[in-house]
Amino acid sequence: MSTIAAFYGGKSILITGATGFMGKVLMEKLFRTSPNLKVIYILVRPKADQTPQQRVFQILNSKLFEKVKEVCPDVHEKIRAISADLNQSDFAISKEDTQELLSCTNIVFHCAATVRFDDHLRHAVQLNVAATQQLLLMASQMPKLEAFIHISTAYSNCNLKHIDEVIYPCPVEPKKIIDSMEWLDDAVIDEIAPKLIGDWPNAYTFTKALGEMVVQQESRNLNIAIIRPSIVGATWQEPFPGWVDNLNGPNGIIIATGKGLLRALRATPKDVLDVVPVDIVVNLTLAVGWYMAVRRPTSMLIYHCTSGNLNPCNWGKMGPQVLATVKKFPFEKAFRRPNADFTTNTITTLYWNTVSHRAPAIIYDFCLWLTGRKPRMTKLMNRLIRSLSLVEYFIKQTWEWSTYNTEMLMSELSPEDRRVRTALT
Ligand SMILES: CCCCCCCCCCCCCCCCCCCCCCCC(=O)SCCNC(=O)CCNC(=O)[C@H](O)C(C)(C)COP(=O)(O)OP(=O)(O)OC[C@H]1O[C@@H](n2cnc3c(N)ncnc32)[C@H](O)[C@@H]1OP(=O)(O)O
Ligand SMILES: NC(=O)C1=CN([C@@H]2O[C@H](COP(=O)(O)OP(=O)(O)OC[C@H]3O[C@@H](n4cnc5c(N)ncnc54)[C@H](OP(=O)(O)O)[C@@H]3O)[C@@H](O)[C@H]2O)C=CC1
Repeated sequence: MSTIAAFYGGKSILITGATGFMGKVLMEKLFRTSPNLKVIYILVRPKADQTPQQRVFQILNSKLFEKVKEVCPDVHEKIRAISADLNQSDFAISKEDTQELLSCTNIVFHCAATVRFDDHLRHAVQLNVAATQQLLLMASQMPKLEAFIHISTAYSNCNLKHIDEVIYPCPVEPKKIIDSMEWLDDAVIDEIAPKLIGDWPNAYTFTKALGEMVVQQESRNLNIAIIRPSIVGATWQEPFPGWVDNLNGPNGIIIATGKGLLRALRATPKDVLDVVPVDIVVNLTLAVGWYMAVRRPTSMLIYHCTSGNLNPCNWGKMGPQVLATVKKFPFEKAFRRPNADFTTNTITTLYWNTVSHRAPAIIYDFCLWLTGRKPRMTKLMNRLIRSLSLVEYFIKQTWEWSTYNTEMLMSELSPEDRRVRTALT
């Protein structure tokens, strides 16, 4: 049995963001490889008229958890959905649930965040900074806590070209930002946000950087690590290839290509695109939890989960591979047959956006209107073009991330764990 999987046996684990893309894969891996764990607490908010319990039931009955039901038949008894809202200062957790979390938790995985690039700064600060501060305060009151693992992003310092596995100071003190969000109204925040965010591209990456500073400032005597994944894509191997449940990161672009919506993408073929499969990120996350709890490094460690310097893939390779795949495995109800190419400057991008994106959508909607059906393609195409404009910053440039700590950790693993845990090297 894997040393890491054995470590989580008997453990009480708290996962925030467990209903999200990464959180679900983390939870699935834990139940499938450490079925003798004691309990996984997950902070779940009511959503879309579903109670937390209903949401958990839906997740456990999804395709992602099919293998879990075979190896961990009592999974329903081992998962504790705690009603919580990280937008509230006390997370809106009951006193009884808080007491249980504080007295029982051994490991915390903090995945919850708002990952939208167009989120309001107030919301991004509340979730990515203040909630992290609040969770660290809770963690400091957990007598059995062995490790606190914070999930950040490799782009928290995207204003730099070369990023090491260290925490870089932000130009603004996180506590001052948190306090100011409590009394400034939205109009003022909208006015000053660009100045506060500075040379970060959006509120998401800016508040993830602030969140890292809070982790450093509020670490107290906690045994903490930060993991910085780059662009996280669908599963590579576990529990099965190709699982994804949202349109974030690469997923929306690949699906839009397969549906024949995307015909032109501004990218430079020689540029490296740093994408990592979500199961690789989860494997590293569990390895870090084990390492921090068992080896107890004397200081907080940052781990980059990036592929660029270990197993680089550029646009010139990724693009044609994606295109060939979506042609070989056609999507249902495609708008057009998949066919796309790169554009390399603003003029050609504008031209192909008009000729291959906007015009066909307008013509299609006109036909829908003529036949008495509701036009919808123009709205969808405008959303796609807006999404592309928001991710353009991350596509048109490249970064270098050092991976010393991650490679060091890989060298500490048993041969079996190393075989399972990473494909980056
Ligand atoms: C030979 C040449 C071939 C060339 C073509 C081949 C393609 C090759 C592809 C290769 C891989 C691509 C890699 C691309 C890399 C992308 C860079 C990503 C950078 C991430 C860096 C940071 C990573 C992180 O740390 S966090 C990452 C997670 N966050 C994100 O990814 C961004 C989060 N998303 C957002 O911020 C929003 O989605 C936003 C603002 C982009 C759009 O918001 P909006 O309100 O417009 O939409 P949603 O609320 O998301 O959805 C509403 C609605 O629209 C539909 N929809 C949304 N996006 C798409 C889409 N891309 N395509 C189609 N439809 C979309 C969605 O389904 C919703 O529909 P409803 O019916 O309303 O539910
Ligand atoms: N996806 C990617 O490409 C990358 C992600 N990351 C990081 O990984 C982590 C997870 O990202 P990912 O799984 O993609 O994000 P998702 O958006 O899929 O999941 C976010 C999670 O946070 C939870 N959450 C959001 N707001 C609240 C709230 N108010 N109260 C309680 N829970 C809340 C969501 O719950 P709910 O289901 O109720 O909305 C969800 O479980 C984030 O920290 C992100 O920064 C880092 C690099 C790349």
